[in-house]
Amino acid sequence: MLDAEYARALATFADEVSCLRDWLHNDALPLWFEVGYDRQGGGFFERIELEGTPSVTDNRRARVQPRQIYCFAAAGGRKALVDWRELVQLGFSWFERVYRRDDAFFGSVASPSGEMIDDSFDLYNQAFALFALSHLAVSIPEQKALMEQKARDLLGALKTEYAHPEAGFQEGRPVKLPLCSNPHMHLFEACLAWEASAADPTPWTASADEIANLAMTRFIDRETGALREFFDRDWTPFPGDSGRIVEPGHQFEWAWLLTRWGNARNAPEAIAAAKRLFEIGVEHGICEERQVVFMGLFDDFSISDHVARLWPQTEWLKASAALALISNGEQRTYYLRQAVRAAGALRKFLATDIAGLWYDKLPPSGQFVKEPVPASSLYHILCSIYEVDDTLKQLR
Ligand SMILES: O=P(O)(O)OC[C@H]1O[C@@H](O)[C@@H](O)[C@@H](O)[C@@H]1O
Repeated sequence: MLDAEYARALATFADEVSCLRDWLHNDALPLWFEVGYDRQGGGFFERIELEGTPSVTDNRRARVQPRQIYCFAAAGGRKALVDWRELVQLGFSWFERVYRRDDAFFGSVASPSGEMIDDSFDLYNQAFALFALSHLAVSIPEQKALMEQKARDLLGALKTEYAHPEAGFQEGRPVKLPLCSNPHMHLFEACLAWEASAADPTPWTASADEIANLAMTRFIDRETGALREFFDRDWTPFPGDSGRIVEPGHQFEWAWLLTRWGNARNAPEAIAAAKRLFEIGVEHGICEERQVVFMGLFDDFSISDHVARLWPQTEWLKASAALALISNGEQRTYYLRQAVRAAGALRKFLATDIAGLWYDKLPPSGQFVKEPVPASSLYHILCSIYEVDDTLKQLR
């Protein structure tokens, strides 16, 4: 009986994966390759209009450039694109030229013509620079040593100038509050990517371990198992409502990362924490009516924000797949069914008139907001599709 149920869940999962992969390779990547890069002035566009033309007047956030570099490098590495090398190299030169400050760090926002208009330090943007460097190193082997050196220099500078006395990193100098879990999540992701590819993985392993432990001892509430967003200077929850915010999308995203880390380190406490985060996401973070993950909860699991954005659906999908892979029996069937639900939620957002684009926000009304399509989500979508594609190969 169980075998039959498992076989059914696996077959449905396989259908979802193939549908998402086709969308990515046949619709999204060709469109974003063609329209998503500013071939005259340089740099990736921040958004594309729902009609399929670039939204040329948007300012460009630093996080978007490395995210797009990752997407085209990862897709190129899988042979889903032909002329991707030139694009990622152009994109990376533009990113370095425009956002690199006089010190080791990257600034935050540039104008469409490539002048930095906000050069402030944001830990989040350094995390994405490290992440893109790791994918450039893997996909362009002749540049690997150079990329590794750049990444080590950036990590070194972060440790020298922004290390928190207990663990993790500050948000600014002088100390800026609240401290945040979110940039640590992306640093964790970058450290795991480097750990897998660096000639010398030592500093990346050490930083990944530090962040995983910080998450399990400070970001996650001991009583409820929920992961918070904002903290005081000693990593206790930030006073007031902001210290009570728990994002379902981040419960899933951390569940995905802690599962990978816990599996690699043989750390059952990390897997248990990941399963609890996942459970919170599923039990409290999914809207019954819309069948999508919404944005916000408080720490008593009451809802703080009903709007559903696209990206938490991809995190639900990634966490389901990662947990399916490390589970057996009924549990594996359960996580595969969750993956199927998550894929269905994601596909709702992809049902635009022009295939290859997406809607970003689904309010409680159930009608998508019609607005230009944020490039920043491609990283979430592509990563989730490659994760489930790899999971399927391993399960078969
Ligand atoms: O808001 P954009 O830039 O689309 O990013 C989407 C989201 O990515 C997630 O991984 C988190 O870091 C969120 O805090 C962030 O909002």
